[in-house]
Amino acid sequence: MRRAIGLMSGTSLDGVDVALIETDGETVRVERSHNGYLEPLGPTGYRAYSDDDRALLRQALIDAEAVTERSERPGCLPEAEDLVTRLHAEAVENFLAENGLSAADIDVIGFHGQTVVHRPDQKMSVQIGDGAALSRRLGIKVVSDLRNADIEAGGQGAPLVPVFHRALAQASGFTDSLGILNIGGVANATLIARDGTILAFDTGPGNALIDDWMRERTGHALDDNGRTAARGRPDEPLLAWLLIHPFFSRKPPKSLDRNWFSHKLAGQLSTEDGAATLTAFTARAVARALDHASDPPTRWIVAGGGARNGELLRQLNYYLRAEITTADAIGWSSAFLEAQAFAYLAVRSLEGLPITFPSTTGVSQAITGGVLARPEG
Ligand SMILES: Nc1ncnc2c1ncn2[C@@H]1O[C@H](COP(=O)(O)OP(=O)(O)OP(=O)(O)O)[C@@H](O)[C@H]1O
Ligand SMILES: CC(=O)N[C@H]1[C@@H]2OC[C@@H](O2)[C@@H](O)[C@@H]1O[C@H](C)C(=O)O
Repeated sequence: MRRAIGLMSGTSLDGVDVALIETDGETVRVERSHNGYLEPLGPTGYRAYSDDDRALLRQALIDAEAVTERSERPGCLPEAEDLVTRLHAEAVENFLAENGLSAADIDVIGFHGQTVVHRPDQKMSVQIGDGAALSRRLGIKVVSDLRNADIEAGGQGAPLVPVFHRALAQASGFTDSLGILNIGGVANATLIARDGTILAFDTGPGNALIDDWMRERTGHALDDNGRTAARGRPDEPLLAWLLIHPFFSRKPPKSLDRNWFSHKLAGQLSTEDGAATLTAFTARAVARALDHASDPPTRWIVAGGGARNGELLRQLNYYLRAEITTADAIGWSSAFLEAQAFAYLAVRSLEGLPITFPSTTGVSQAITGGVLARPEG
């Protein structure tokens, strides 16, 4: 078993998630308490972005639209990349100190970086953050750039977490058909059939449009527990029109860039009705995932920040017509599942094990990925 730290900065631009797990790259070490409840896999940490950090990252997403070759760093991207590397380094340093650990206790770090470009059709996905610099500063091996090998081989480069979802489902003893839904800025689902086969894809927008709508209309960063959406009514004709987008009928695997849909689509609606419409858009887009399921899940586990949006969960419950539990409710971590996944992926990368599969990214054959940096260079 290796001890690995995973680092994730997602499309919501809220901060850096840190998680430690123990794994050999196949199985994940889990502990059960006396009542069978799964214990947390390992300690976790979080480093929130300040408003200034977030403003720079938002600008980076805009400046990155000019990127035509993946090594290019136009506009504020060099500054944003330095920031991402520095804040991840600080996040790990704080995490180690808080948990009485030193660099020598950690075998590897899985460093996702910050996605600024994701255009699989142009064979390009760019995560900013310098793995080599992070490794030198921390004195720990770092695996980064985990999407590119898949993209180069013709895959979507996303989602990457399904192989971890399956390992966790196995460790937890699930045998029935299962859906695992991660609702971050974008939402992605992993469908695990009873025979163990997985199908994974981005379902559509997650929280990003709701956040953007709330920020523009109210100045708040999010719709806390979906309270605003719960007071509004979805605009059904607008919803029907949004769901006609070819992304939803396209056969998976498929992945989505954060900017493919905009909150401005709800432009003229009241704050409440707009929030209700965008929340329903996320839920109904997830329900479309069932069109692609050979063995529809009897149970869904919902993770990511969206698991804290009660109105979204209520709508999912209605549209998915299956048992819905939050990750936290079964001893998984809603907030740190992705960071844990990147720890797992880093160990798989070190071991040369595949991280993406035809049924998760559309790549022609299962392949490994990631770029390894060592402290000594
Ligand atoms: N109390 C809450 N009520 C409603 N929504 C919430 C709450 N807490 C968090 N969220 C939503 O969750 C989002 C953060 O989710 P998460 O951290 O899973 O995203 P991410 O990892 O950045 O995204 P991605 O998975 O797309 O990379 C917030 O931006 C917000 O929309
Ligand atoms: C390109 C990119 O960063 N995609 C993210 C994003 O956020 C959620 C969804 O879209 C997913 O495809 C992916 O992240 C997770 C961690 C993944 O690759 O599994």
